[in-house]
Amino acid sequence: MANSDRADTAIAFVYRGTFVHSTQQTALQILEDALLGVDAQGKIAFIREGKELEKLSQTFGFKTSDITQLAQHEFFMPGLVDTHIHASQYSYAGTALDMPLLQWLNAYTFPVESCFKDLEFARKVYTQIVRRTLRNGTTTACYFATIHTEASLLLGQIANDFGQRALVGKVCMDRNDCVKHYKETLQDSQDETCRFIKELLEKKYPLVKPVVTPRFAPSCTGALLEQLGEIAKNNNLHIQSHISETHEEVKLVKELFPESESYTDVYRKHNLLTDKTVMAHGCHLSDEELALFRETGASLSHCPNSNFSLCSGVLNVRNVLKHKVKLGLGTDVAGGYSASMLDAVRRALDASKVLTIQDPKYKTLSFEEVFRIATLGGSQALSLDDQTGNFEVGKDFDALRINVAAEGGPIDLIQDEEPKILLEKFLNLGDDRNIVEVFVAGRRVVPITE
Ligand SMILES: Nc1nc2[nH]cnc2c(=O)[nH]1
Ligand SMILES: [Zn+2]
Repeated sequence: MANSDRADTAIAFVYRGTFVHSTQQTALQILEDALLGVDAQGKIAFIREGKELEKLSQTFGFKTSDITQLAQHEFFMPGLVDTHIHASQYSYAGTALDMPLLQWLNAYTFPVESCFKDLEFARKVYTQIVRRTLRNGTTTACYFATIHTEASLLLGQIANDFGQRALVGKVCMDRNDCVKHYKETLQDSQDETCRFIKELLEKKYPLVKPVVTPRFAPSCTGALLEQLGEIAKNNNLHIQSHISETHEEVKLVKELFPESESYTDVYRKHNLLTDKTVMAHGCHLSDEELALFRETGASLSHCPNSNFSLCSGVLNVRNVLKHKVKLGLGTDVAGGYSASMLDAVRRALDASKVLTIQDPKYKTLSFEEVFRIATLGGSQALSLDDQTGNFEVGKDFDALRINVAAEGGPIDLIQDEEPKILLEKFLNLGDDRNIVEVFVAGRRVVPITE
């Protein structure tokens, strides 16, 4: 037995078949006829070759008859990590995509988000988004809620109840000239953020944590940004916001924060760039700003559907990777119209192809690279890669059981295909009908029972 195996706890279940995942070294590692055991704590106890069955069953004390064998056209992949999604915008997903960002926020977003004062409305929307994302394979979601503390706590409770791993942010904003009733005072924003953090942590949900969430620099005064930087530091918390999504927004930030050298500098000055920070978009960041991300360990969430839908820009992912900035994928519902991370994968490939069309020397991202960004990359972007992101021994078992030939599904398999082709077909053509089981920390959360 290798040192990396963990024989100290009882095995809850074992699967045998094909496993695909990413590692630091390779974007796509394929393990055929592998055995993966999950312990009673939901952690991966071993992942070994099928031929080691006898030895493994003795070491770990499980019966070989208890193993579940995957079919030929099935495989396991790590759960998808949505590094940026507005749970509160799900009610109008698929509509309202006819304006640029700043007008879109005023016309659609702020009026809808202000409705989350109503807890019953919040319960309805939040239950639907958690169910929908889980069924589509999002095992980890980094959520924006709204400015309302009670509704934001409810989102945390719903994620916990359905078994999704989640970072939940009560939105902070003390500046809003257009929809005047949808903002907080500086004092309220600070007090309610502290209350939100305290009450969410007191619930002791194993997989749900608070994230400090200034909406974006134009919605916040410098004083609020400073307070939020303090709060995050004092409680060692995650931070999320938006950055450099559109040219118009970058110009506005220059006007609002004339003393800062760049948009990134605004967040850095207020201690909001840390190795637990994830910033959405970053389409128009300079190389100097990317260097600041790299230095501080802050990450980016690439949200291509949103960037196309609101005509915001096209992120140069190669340049982000060249700067060694951590990068995940996000749906950015409802700027992005789809809550499915499979859509985010496809739009990321399209965005990369747009750059190649503009400059044929631009090296298009491969599906393997985007697969890594959607799984391991996302877990790194959220600084959760010690717990999730791939099938390393000791990590939680966050996984999707994929049946490429699912009855009534969207994919026709004409012949037997190798695992790499099965993954490529699933990423490009698959949907929730192909995701037959979803596990988070070893618990089966899809099919949803009830
Ligand atoms: N896409 C998007 N960008 C933002 N910037 C500030 N708020 C938002 C939001 O809700 N969606
Ligand atoms: Zn967003």
